[in-house]
Amino acid sequence: MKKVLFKKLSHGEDLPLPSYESSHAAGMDVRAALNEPFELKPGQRALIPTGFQMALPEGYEAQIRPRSGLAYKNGITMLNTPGTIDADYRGEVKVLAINHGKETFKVNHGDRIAQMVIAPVQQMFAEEVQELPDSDRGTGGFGSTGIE
Ligand SMILES: O=c1ccn([C@H]2C[C@H](O)[C@@H](COP(=O)(O)OP(=O)(O)OP(=O)(O)O)O2)c(=O)[nH]1
Ligand SMILES: [Mg+2]
Repeated sequence: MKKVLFKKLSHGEDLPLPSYESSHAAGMDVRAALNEPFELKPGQRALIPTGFQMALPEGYEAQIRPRSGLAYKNGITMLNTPGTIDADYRGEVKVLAINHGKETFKVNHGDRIAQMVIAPVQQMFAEEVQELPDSDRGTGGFGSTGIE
C-alpha cells in the first residue's frame, strides 16, 4: 500500500487524521477544524479548514468530494467538486462548501464535511498537430447518441 503523509495544524491537533470509514471505502472522510462553529446560510459558500497539510506521492492527486448524505439531507456540496489537491501542495487542505439547501447549515469542529479520494494522475506532453486521427465518434457529442 502507498503512503500519504499528514501534518496536523494546531487547530486540528485534537482531530483524527482523515480515515476510511469502511474497509473498502474509496474516500477518506475529512473533518472541519474550527475554533468555533459557523453557519452556512442558503446559497452561501465558505472555505472550511481541515487542520492538516499533506504530501501525496508523486503521480497522485487527492479529490475533495461531497458526502452524499450531506448533499441529500442538507444540500451541502463542494462548489469546485472534485477539488484538486496537487501532489506538490503543502498548504492547509480546505474544503470549498456551498449550501444549496433551503435551511441554514451549522458546521461544528470535527464534523465530517467531505471525503477525499486519492487517485493516480498522468502528466503528458502537449504536441500541436494540423490534423487529428480519425475516430468512430468524430465530432458528435452533447447527446448525439440519444437517450434510449
Ligand atoms: O478544494 C480544494 C482545491 C484546492 N486546494 C488547494 C490544493 C491545490 O493543490 C491548490 C490549488 O488548487 P487549484 O489548482 O484547483 O486552484 P487554482 O485556482 O488553479 O490555484 P493555483 O493557481 O494555486 O493552482 O489549492 C484545496 O485545499 N482544496
Ligand atoms: Mg491550479
